[in-house]
Amino acid sequence: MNALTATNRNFRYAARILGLDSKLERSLLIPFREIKVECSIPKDDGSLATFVGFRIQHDNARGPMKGGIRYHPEVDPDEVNALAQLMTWKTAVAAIPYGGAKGGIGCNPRELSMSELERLTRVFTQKIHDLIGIHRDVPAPDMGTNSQTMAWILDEYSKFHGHSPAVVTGKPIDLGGSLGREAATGLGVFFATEALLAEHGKSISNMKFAIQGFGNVGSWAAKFFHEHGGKVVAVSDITGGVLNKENAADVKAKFIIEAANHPTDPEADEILSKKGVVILPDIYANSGGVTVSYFEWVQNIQGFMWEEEKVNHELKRYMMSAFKDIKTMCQTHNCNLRMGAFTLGVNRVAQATLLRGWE
Ligand SMILES: NC(=O)C1=CN([C@@H]2O[C@H](COP(=O)(O)OP(=O)(O)OC[C@H]3O[C@@H](n4cnc5c(N)ncnc54)[C@H](OP(=O)(O)O)[C@@H]3O)[C@@H](O)[C@H]2O)C=CC1
Ligand SMILES: O=C(O)CCC(=O)C(=O)O
Repeated sequence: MNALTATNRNFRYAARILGLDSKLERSLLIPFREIKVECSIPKDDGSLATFVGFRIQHDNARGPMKGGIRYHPEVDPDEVNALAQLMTWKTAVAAIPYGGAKGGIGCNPRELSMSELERLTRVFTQKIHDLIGIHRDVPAPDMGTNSQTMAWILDEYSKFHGHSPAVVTGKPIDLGGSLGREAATGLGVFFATEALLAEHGKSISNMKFAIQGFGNVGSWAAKFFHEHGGKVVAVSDITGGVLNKENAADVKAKFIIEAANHPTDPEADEILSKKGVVILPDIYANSGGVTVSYFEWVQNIQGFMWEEEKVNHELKRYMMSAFKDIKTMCQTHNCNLRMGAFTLGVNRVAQATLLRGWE
């Protein structure tokens, strides 16, 4: 099932639980704006290379649209659309004043030099600069992009609009980035896992962790689990799993923490749920990244930098509060954690939309 079909299915299920009006349901599902741009750059050898870039702005009822930009060979409009929609529900679950968006360029960043990546990022920014902005749509890093990518976007955007550090988050500290943003998604995953395990009378200490994906999110999460007594028994990256052969067959997860976006197909979701596996959904589990992005944006607007301790303290507070709100929805609607998170997010966006009206 493709990512968009799966995400729409989860949304519709939540809308049904909430008893949303079918017209409102349709309005919430259709993206606010879909942008597709051609990005041609000269390669280092002088030849021409053309890529397709997307920015899908899903919803802005609760505030400026927010979400990462990914560079990956499999980026396609349906996937970006699904990820943009997930951002709308995620920012609502996290109770931060944003809507949702996501972007991407279909490319393999491993096959491009630094100067080619810079040219590609600048061309993409030239094509979308009028449609993003501090109070409109604020990009951030995602798979295949990082703080350097954000620095190039900031620089290119500022040529058109004047110095604008708050136009992106996840940027280098020297350009107004927030202390703690680099580690934030992994730290949020850690806090989310701690909250879930506590519910089940367990703790991180001595628990075994298998981590799929070992980039920004996976590596920071592994570090925090390890530092708190967790045993990281397996990690995997694009080249496959690193483990020894002896223990591979023994990995039997009782809890799945969705640190990535949309990592579980709805059919797999059902099978795992029937087996009694508890799944902590992406729109909550990895919301630490966008939450600290929000803190970064606030600091840029305030022109005042927070200590890292304050960033991490506030992150923990937001993660704990969202977990409590999700559990309340689970109890109210007698549903699992994914539907608890979806109903929480969708309901907050629906209320904001109704309050704003359509005139
Ligand atoms: N960065 C952030 O703040 C946030 C990220 N996320 C989500 O978390 C996930 C990871 O993002 P992030 O850590 O930033 O990305 P990175 O690019 O830093 O890391 C991605 C990791 O996934 C591996 N990988 C990529 N493609 C494949 C594949 N086809 N099969 C197996 N492994 C693969 C990469 O391997 P290799 O190292 O070999 O390239 C790398 O280990 C994404 O779903 C993203 O949307 C969610 C919230 C915030
Ligand atoms: O930090 C952000 O603004 C967005 C992070 C993101 O893309 C995500 O949560 O999936």
